[in-house]
Amino acid sequence: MPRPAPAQYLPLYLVTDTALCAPRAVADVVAAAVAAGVTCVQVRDKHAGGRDLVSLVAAVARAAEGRVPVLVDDRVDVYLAARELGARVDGVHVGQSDLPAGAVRRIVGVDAVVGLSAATPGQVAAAHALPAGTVDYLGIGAVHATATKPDHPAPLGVEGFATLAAGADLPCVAIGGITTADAAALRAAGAAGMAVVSAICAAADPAASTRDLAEAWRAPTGRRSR
Ligand SMILES: Cc1ncc(COP(=O)(O)OP(=O)(O)O)c(N)n1
Ligand SMILES: Cc1nc(C(=O)O)sc1CCOP(=O)(O)O
Ligand SMILES: [Mg+2]
Repeated sequence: MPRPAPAQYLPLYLVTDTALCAPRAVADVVAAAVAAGVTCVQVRDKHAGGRDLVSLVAAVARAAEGRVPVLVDDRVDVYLAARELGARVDGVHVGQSDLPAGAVRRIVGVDAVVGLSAATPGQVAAAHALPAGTVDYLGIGAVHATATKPDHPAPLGVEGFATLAAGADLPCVAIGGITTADAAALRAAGAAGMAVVSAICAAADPAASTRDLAEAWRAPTGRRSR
């Protein structure tokens, strides 16, 4: 199946965190969030071993029921293994210290989604220098400081995000401390979407938080994102 258009899946992008979901199962949080309006799910667990991560990805894919793309953070091998086991997984998100995006594209093939993190003008320029179709979208952050990723890049603020997004030909999803309060400014800054972890995973009611985020994102602004 050809890969989906970023405009469809970037608007409200959930990145999972197993510890923040606990004591709930990640798959249960994902099921609630998908039903309430997230447009993409990335499975991110820095503590799981390969075998457990494949199981987690398969459980999340079952919970997503093919309604939104399911991506794997960092682990191209886990993406391949999950697919080999029949899980409906759609791609990977890699960062600047993960496998190079060009190699990732060659490994996963043309039908997979490949997302890449960028936090500086140089990283955005390097993404543009890749052959067309290597990367589908950029994850730009950290917009705000966040305890979810203690090693996050220096906070950009919405203004810094806007500067990077303005220089990017690829669609950009904002990440790092994002809440409903950021939605309008991020849309005005040219974001194609917002990626959240704690705003949904740590919420007392993940479905309600998802609905609030989706509503905030849809609220009209003066500018349309790509
Ligand atoms: C959508 C999105 N954007 C950025 C990141 C960060 O990826 P990375 O820089 O590889 O850092 P880790 O998430 O691996 O700690 C992301 N995961 N998703
Ligand atoms: C996974 C991730 N990447 C970031 C980056 O800046 O690249 S910040 C981040 C964590 C975002 O979590 P929360 O929504 O809870 O702040
Ligand atoms: Mg990474």
